[in-house]
Amino acid sequence: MSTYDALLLVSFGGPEGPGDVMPFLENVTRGRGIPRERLEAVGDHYHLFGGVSPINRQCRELKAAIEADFAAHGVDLPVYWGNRNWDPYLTGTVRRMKDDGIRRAAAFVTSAYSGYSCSDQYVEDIERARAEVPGAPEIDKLPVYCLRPGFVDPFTDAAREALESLPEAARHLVFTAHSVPLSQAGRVDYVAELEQVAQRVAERTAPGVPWSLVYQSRSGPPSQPWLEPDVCDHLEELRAKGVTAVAVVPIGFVSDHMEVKYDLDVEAAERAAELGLDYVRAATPHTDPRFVALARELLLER
Ligand SMILES: CC1=C(CCC(=O)O)c2cc3nc(cc4[nH]c(cc5[nH]c(cc1n2)c(C)c5CCC(=O)O)c(CCC(=O)O)c4C)C(CCC(=O)O)=C3C
Ligand SMILES: [Fe+2]
Repeated sequence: MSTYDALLLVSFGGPEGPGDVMPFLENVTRGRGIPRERLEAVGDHYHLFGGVSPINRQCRELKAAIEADFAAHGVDLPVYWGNRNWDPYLTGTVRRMKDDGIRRAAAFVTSAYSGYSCSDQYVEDIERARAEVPGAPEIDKLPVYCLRPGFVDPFTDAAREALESLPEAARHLVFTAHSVPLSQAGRVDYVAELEQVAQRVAERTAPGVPWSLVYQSRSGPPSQPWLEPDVCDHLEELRAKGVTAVAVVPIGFVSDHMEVKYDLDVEAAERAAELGLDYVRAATPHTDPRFVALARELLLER
């Protein structure tokens, strides 16, 4: 049996000031054919929050929570953190791990699902970083964890809490996840997993309350088909069908990333207000102890 001598937390990365916004967006979209107007619109979302993405602070908090969980359970391993698209970049972190004598690390990724954007692209970027560091440690991505209780249970509690804050009549649960191009590798698995998570959360939260799975944060040119329906279009449809209150549950995200803070809390909330829908957004797992413990559980299972 082989053992790990470190945990590597791997995330997306995000800007930490106005000057970071454009270089960050260029890092993310290099070679991906995202229209310039879309980049500028997304830049504006970040500028609305002072050019600071919430994601890096959330990673620092998650890292500290994992370290505390390790200490409380006698797991004596260092925890490192590296991002795909912004400082601290994976390459620098991998170099530091090597300098510290790390030989083999398990990677816990802040994305719960299968598919290219959620999983394979993270592995590619880890491997690219390793290739830049002679003598880099081996790094194994821990398995996809979207169906684990540590991920599903915090969403179940959050969905119940959100639903309970709404008037009982004509309520609807709306699960959302990041859209991806229909042509994306692994898209079928991604959708199948989302459907299972939505189903599980819905049946445990409120059997009988109608629910749907929709998508958000579409990027790419209009000519390219992406997963639909879009959350804002769906709100309109629900209103037309007589729904008066929605609880939006962002099962596609582990914490309140910019897609949640802007695309849901600003854009979708405004759309709901225009439509006269009661709107509430459920919390994401972030540092819920059950979610934090997943990193340890997945590592010890290997
Ligand atoms: C499935 C998925 C997740 C969930 C899994 C996961 O969590 O990884 C996710 C997460 C995230 N995406 C993020 C940011 C961005 N994603 C973009 C663009 C894209 N995302 C895509 C998919 C996903 N993205 C795709 C198919 C594109 C098109 C370009 C390409 O094919 O790669 C762009 C470019 C501008 C735009 O067009 O939106 C930005 C700025 C941030 C950071 C947010 C913050 O700062 O808090 C996070 C967590
Ligand atoms: Fe994205």
